[in-house]
This record gives sequence, structure tokens and C-alpha cells, in this order.
Amino acid sequence: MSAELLSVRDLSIQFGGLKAVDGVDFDMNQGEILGLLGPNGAGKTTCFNMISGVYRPTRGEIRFQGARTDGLAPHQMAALGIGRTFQIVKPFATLSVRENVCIALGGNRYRGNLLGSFRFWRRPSVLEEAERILRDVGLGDRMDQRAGLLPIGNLRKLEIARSLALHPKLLLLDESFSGLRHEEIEQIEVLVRRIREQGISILLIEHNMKVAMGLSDRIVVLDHGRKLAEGLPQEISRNPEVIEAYLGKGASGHAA
Ligand SMILES: Nc1ncnc2c1ncn2[C@@H]1O[C@H](COP(=O)(O)OP(=O)(O)OP(=O)(O)O)[C@@H](O)[C@H]1O
Repeated sequence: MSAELLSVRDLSIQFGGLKAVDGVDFDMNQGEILGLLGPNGAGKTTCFNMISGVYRPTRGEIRFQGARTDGLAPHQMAALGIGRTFQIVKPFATLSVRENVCIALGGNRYRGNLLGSFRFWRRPSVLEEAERILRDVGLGDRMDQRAGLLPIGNLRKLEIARSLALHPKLLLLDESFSGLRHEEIEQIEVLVRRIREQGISILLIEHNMKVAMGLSDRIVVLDHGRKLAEGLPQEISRNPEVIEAYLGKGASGHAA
């Protein structure tokens, strides 16, 4: 097996009386695509929020490339190489697709410094890099379009482009396929595989089972904040506890 990239131990967070994530353990290897699955409210996005620094765990530890990262701020996680997309895509709607990626390329350097930010965007090297990333994700013909006018499929590609701008080693994809048509799903599947071929590891949350099973090397299933199962896609799709968690008690024989 290749080198360990991410290690999560006893990961837990409580909101008031609710144990949203409770004692979750999993590891991810370099170059792996790991699917994080589970029914609504299972704690998947909350795990992403802890791994990317949005929430500080109540208990447990997160190690990225061997070093403790739990409790670091999102910009520190991003600087270490953890990128993410969000379930609800919110680009700078009045700016162009290209400008949205230029902003991402600036990272935190120009936070609150509008003039510095504008100068940064105008650098030929920045524009070239933004255009390269946009061609890579399949938005080469949409660079001048206002981001707010993009249909959902292209918005999801823009969201991935913005996360790639920070040169992540690990990319967290939160429902990047949701609400898409069949051909858009296929395009993003190809894109995710290409991203992995570039050496970027991927942790993905996905409700579309066909997509999750097809893309993931391994799968971790959460239910009510706890890890319910872990294994290869074919093992997970046959696991009775997983089927029951998705389809309810009494479900028999059907893949989740
Ligand atoms: N900031 C918060 N404050 C209070 N409760 C929260 C907060 N964030 C998440 N929760 C709760 O934690 C639980 C897990 O939510 P989470 O969004 O992680 O689930 P999920 O598995 O991503 O679900 P979905 O597939 O519906 O997106 C839910 O009961 C949710 O309401």
C-alpha cells in the first residue's frame, strides 16, 4: 500500500446534546479515492468541516501527512494542502469565471486588500494559470461568462477549479455530482479520475451510489455520527447493515 496521507482517530463533535460525529476512525492512503457515505444527517459534511478546519473536534485527532492538524484554521489546512468544495456552490456571481479562479489563486494573501488583489489578477502568469485550470476542468469556453449565470453542471466544475487553484494534495468533494444530468455526471467522473492521476487524493461525499461505487477505491459508511462499515465498494453494497441504514429495517437483498 502507498504512504498514509490522512488519519482520523476517535473523531467526535457534539452540538449541544447532539453527537453529530462520534468516535470515527479511518485512514486514507496517498493517491486513493475514498468515498464517505451515509444517509442524510449521518455526519459526513461535519467530518469534512473538521478535516478542513471549519469546526474544531470536541474529541479525537486528525493527522495529515503525519502531523496533527485538528484545531488548525481553514486557511492553515489549505496551506498544508487540504482543499475542498461545498455542497452549495457560491461563486462571486458578478465576476467572470476566470476572475473567480484568479481570486482562488490569490488565496489568503489579499484578504481585505482590494488593490493588491486586482494587481495580482492582472499578472500574466496568474491569468495563464487560471486559464490552464479552467481548460483542465472543461470550462475553457466559459472563461468570460459571469459566474452567476452558469448552469449547475458548470458551477460544480468552477467549484472544483477554485479548489484546484490552491494546489491541494487532498481534495474533499462534497456532493459534486448532485443535481446533475447524466452527461454532466460522466464529465465530472472523468475529471475526478484525471485529478487523481495528477497525484491528488480524493475524499468524496456522494449520495449517487452508482457514482460513489464506481469512483471509490474504498468506502467508509457513517450512520447517526458513527462508523457503520468500511470496505471495498462491492463489500459495502452487499453489507446488510448498510442496506438497512439506507432503506430502513426489513430491507432485503437490494444494493443501497
Ligand atoms: N453547526 C451545527 N449546529 C448544530 N447541529 C449541526 C451543525 N452542523 C451539523 N449539525 C447536525 O449534525 C448532524 C450531521 O449533519 P451533517 O450535515 O454532517 O450530515 P450529512 O451526513 O452531511 O447529511 P446530508 O447528507 O444530509 O448532507 C445533523 O443532525 C445536523 O443537523
